[in-house]
Amino acid sequence: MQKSAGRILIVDDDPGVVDAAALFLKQRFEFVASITTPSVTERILDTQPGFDAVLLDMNFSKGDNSGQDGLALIDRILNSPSAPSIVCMTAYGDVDLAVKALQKGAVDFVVKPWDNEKLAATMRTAVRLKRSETEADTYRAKTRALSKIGNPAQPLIGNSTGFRRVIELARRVAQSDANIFILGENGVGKDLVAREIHRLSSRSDQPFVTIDLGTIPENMADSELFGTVSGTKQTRMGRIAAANGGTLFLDEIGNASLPLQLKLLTFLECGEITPVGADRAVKTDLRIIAATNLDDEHLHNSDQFRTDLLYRLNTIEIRIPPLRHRRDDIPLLVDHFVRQYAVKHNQPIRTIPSDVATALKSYDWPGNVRALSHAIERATLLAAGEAFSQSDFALHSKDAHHASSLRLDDIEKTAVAAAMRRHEGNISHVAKELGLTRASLYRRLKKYDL
Ligand SMILES: Nc1ncnc2c1ncn2[C@@H]1O[C@H](COP(=O)(O)OP(=O)(O)OP(=O)(O)O)[C@@H](O)[C@H]1O
Repeated sequence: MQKSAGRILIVDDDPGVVDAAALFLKQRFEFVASITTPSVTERILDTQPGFDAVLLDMNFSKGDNSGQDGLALIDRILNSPSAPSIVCMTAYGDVDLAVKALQKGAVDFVVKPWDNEKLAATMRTAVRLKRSETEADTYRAKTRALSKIGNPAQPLIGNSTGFRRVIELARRVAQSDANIFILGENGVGKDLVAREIHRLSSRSDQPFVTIDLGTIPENMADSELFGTVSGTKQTRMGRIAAANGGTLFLDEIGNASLPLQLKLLTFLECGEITPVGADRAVKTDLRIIAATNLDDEHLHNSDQFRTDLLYRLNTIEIRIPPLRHRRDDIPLLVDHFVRQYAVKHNQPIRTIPSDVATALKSYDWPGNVRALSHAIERATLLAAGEAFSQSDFALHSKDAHHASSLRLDDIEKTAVAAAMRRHEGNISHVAKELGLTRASLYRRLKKYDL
């Protein structure tokens, strides 16, 4: 068998694992080296440059399964100017660690015990990424890696007639390529339903890319959407190109300015993008899902929203009812969030006495499922006994709710402002430190006028 191009370094403190991986990879790649002392990895990479990819185990200290050693090593390896691509090895089921490694900059992961052919294919891609190193390739490889994990943490909860209708429609249209328009108040689950449609579509192994149109600054819209090129080199990949082959989710489309609406309309009509600085248009192949919280009155007001754009987007319309119109979902959602936050915050799973259940079910939930989820997280942290009490939720006391959200707002504003100062306004660094997406950081900067 002809060997593939590529120089690979295997790093694992377990000699058995190293031997097995090295034995196999040596038959497939032109050069394979291995070490069982992870602490010397950087020295090896400095003194023997030219490695294309590192296959890195994530847990080095005996008895430690947190992966902290591996995550720290990823940072250090990627700091070097000619850093190789990193593929990490995680234990079966350790989805969180794989996600963290990808967020740190690993390009893919393999699960131990691995399938040899899949390992070879993964390492070939890692080598190719190091050698081509275009942002688009790296992005797409990561999205594919993440999509292998699926979306286990985000089940769609609800059994009311209204919600079942939504899910049935979403499932029915998922396989088609029709444009879909999702309508509903804030927090009803539009993003979740859009992801479910993508997951069930034939594009599920391709990227799902969100553009939050409410947060793109006007002067950056072109490069953010279409990318920029300088000469023959791509200097920034646009979001539309990043989604190519997959699904583009145009979130908060009702907040797009009229000039931005026109740009989107032109793109939707011809299916092509011309990056800033380019002299030729590039064809795209995408499924479009758009969402808005605007009501019909605003949406059909042509001073606010272009009618021609609306007709382009709403081939299929999915309306998600507010939670107060599908109260039967509330007990199921409560049960789900109580368990989820108990695990997250290391708390007991508290029971819900019937008076509390009734109060939660009859509350109107103006912020819908998101507000219900936040209320339960707060109650999980505040509750003292083995059962929740009504006072843990402060439902009908508008003042109490207002006061606590004001306090939370203060804390959030201070944290964002401090991080902006620390990173001298570098959005990517601030978003990373605060664990936010760039879009949610922009939203907060706007909200707090920072
Ligand atoms: N049916 C559901 N089952 C489980 N979780 C849900 C459901 N609906 C919404 N959620 C959760 O509620 C939160 C808000 O949902 P999502 O972001 O999808 O709403 P949205 O309508 O897109 O909100 P916005 O308009 O503010 O962007 C998320 O954390 C989501 O996981």
